[in-house]
Amino acid sequence: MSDFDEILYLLNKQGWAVSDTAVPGAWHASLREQAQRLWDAGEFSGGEIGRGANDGRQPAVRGDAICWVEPDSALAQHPFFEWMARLRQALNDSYDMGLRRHEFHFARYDDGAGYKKHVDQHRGTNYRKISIVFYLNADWDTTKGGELCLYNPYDPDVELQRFAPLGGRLAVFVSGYMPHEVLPSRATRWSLTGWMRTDDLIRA
Ligand SMILES: O=C(O)CCC(=O)C(=O)O
Ligand SMILES: [Fe+2]
Repeated sequence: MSDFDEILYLLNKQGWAVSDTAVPGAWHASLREQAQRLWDAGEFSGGEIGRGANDGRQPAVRGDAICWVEPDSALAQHPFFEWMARLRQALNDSYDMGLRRHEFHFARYDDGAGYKKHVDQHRGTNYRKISIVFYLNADWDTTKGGELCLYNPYDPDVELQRFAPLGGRLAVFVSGYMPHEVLPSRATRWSLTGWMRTDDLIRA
């Protein structure tokens, strides 16, 4: 059994996996500290959607602020990213996915913010293959909304399941396949969100 067997099995079977135990240690706490530090330093900016002329920043659609993890930063040495590299290798070994790199940003949803239903591949591109969300909210109050809501890929009006953004919880899903949404959050909601890609570019 590798650390990743359950994730690999569920991804193949249903297109998504959510685990509270897959990511070891208390990494969500140290990553949250890093996110807070970057927020305090003014390093976050508004999240954008899509790539087209009418896309860009639309807070009513996507309400988070984000801060990319720079590949050459000290932060990129956090063991979470080495663990991600091993998950990426396991996906390639099992499913021959040709994943070449991953990119991650911190996301902070302010009180009232959410992200309307979407899939994670931009129109006309399909480099983002696997989406990852690692939640950084210790002691999350589940009455505050902010759930990740997954929908049926064949009938996106049908909700499959929703998940509170509990610290240490990992959500993994097939980027171009799973419709999903962040329900409006009534508390500040922190996460580390990323994609595994089949190209060499970042942030395209
Ligand atoms: O934070 C989440 O639960 C999902 C975020 C998301 O869908 C995205 O950033 O594309
Ligand atoms: Fe998304």
